Amino acid sequence: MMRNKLNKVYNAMGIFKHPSSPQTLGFASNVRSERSSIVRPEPCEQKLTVPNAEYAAYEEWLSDHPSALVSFEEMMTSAKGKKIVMFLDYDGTLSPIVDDPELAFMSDKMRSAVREVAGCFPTAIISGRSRDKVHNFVKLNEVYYAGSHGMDIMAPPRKHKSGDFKYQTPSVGEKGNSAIFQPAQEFLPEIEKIFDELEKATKVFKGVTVEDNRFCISVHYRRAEEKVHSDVKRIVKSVVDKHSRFHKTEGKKVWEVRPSIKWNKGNALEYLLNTLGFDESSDVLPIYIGDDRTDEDAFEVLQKRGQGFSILVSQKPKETRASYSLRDPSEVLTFLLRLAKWRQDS
Ligand SMILES: O=P(O)(O)OC[C@H]1O[C@H](O[C@H]2O[C@H](CO)[C@@H](O)[C@H](O)[C@H]2O)[C@H](O)[C@@H](O)[C@@H]1O
Repeated sequence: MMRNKLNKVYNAMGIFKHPSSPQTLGFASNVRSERSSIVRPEPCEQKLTVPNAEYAAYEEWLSDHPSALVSFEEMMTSAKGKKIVMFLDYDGTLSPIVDDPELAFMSDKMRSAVREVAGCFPTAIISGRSRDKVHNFVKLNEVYYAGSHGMDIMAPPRKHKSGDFKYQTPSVGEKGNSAIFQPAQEFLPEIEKIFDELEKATKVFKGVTVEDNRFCISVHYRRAEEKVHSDVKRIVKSVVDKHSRFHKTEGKKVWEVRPSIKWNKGNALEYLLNTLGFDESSDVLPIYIGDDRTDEDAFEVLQKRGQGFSILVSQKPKETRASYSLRDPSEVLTFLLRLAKWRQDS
């Protein structure tokens, strides 16, 4: 039974037989993978050796976080009659993780899949990047954007309910049909100072770059030699320690410096649902797809609301609040296309 289920998973991954013994699997990669040597399945060309134990652990994890491709029909059965709202993370979800953050482009196929989905359901992209930067990568006007981990949201104008959001300071967007919500505005001058300090303090490390994400800052060390990683951490800590209103969090080979306000991707998800008029709706079905620790805040919100589907993008077992999983952006693409087709056919 379990084996059949897994074979379905491996089929969806492009691996046609369940790997039951130490294997050489035939799939090739042209995409660097964050966590594993197992990468996006593509036509068989190159051989990769996959240790058995890794698969055993992944198999076990899959039984708790089943593939959203394998579970698609089941998920859609429970989505019938509900209003789907789609939330997507950017890096590692819509674009593969690459060495240079400036080159994390999204494929045209992915862009057109997101466009399709956005034509069917309200769709938002919630990213750690600045809102402008993620918009430049995605290049779609039909989706909502929440940059800086949700601290910079462009959304439909909000129906006010006084007191429900502490940081509510929306202003009308350029075209009057959208509102900008920036709960960390007051931190901007200090963020700019910290950015300069971080650039100065890390310039001794070859391969370390500091990225301006407007309301937060990323210090990337993916391209730095491993032996300096702990020094980078120490230096970032020493800078952040001087600014009591800020803290650092860890992402994928990145330290993120953020204002210490209670606002994260989970709050952004709720804010967007509310602005879309779904605050008290019992028939809304939010779907959130993300790959990183910061996405866990959004998964937690869905868990607490007891609504929607949370999907973690991961090639390895990982502790998560997400209910479902997808292995990589190529599976995210398949899922989005199936979702749009499901809506068009129904
Ligand atoms: O919330 P996200 O959209 O997932 O943003 C999180 C961080 O993503 C980017 O960094 C990550 O992706 C880069 C490109 O693939 C990679 O080089 C880096 O190592 C990853 O950490 C982005 O550059 C960061 O600013 C975001 O905070």
